[in-house]
Amino acid sequence: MSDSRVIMDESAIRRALTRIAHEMVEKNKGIQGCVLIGIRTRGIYLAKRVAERILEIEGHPVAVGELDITRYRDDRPHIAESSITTPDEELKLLVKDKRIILFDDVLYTGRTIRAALDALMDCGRPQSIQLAVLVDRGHRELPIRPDYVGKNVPTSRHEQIDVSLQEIDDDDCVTILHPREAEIGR
Ligand SMILES: O=P(O)(O)OC[C@H]1O[C@H](OP(=O)(O)OP(=O)(O)O)[C@H](O)[C@@H]1O
Ligand SMILES: O=c1cc[nH]c(=O)[nH]1
Repeated sequence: MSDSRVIMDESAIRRALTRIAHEMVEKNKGIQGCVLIGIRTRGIYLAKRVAERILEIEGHPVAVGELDITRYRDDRPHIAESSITTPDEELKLLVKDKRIILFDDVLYTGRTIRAALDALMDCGRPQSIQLAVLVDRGHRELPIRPDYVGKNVPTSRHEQIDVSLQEIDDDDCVTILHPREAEIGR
């Protein structure tokens, strides 16, 4: 059992993604040569939503791709081969010489992003890679820093951040779960 509290509701997520879209256009002086790549699963929907905002802001579309990092993880050595997808030709074409903006829902230790960087490099040689996350909860174990953050959420290691998105969870919200005192250290 744990206590939970909503820290971003639908409108907070919407505003954060709109701000991130503006920051991307500003930082890249437009969106020419940029490709948004979402890490499966929720990163994909975040990338698609920001691409929609960029279309509204800039008046032209930005390419969106999907990245499966399963085979690159350092914490799940015995993944079934059938659950692994190889980088497809489309992704290889998307990455080469482009300014990649990677998307994930939560940034914690940084190990998912480390795996994503390896996966991207296997697809080709991008010009550069930037990182966007909806929530940065701290506790990095690797030297990884996001360029765009929806919300910085100071957390303890015992807590958990859950991101729900309409596309797969039927709801837009970010929740922090606190274990009850008695459960910590069990
Ligand atoms: O910075 P890290 O310590 O790597 O943590 C962040 C990752 O953890 C979650 O994925 P998870 O591995 O739980 O898989 P899921 O997205 O399939 O739930 C989340 O979606 C991030 O990708
Ligand atoms: O709290 C956390 C940590 C890693 N990944 C999540 O989705 N939430």
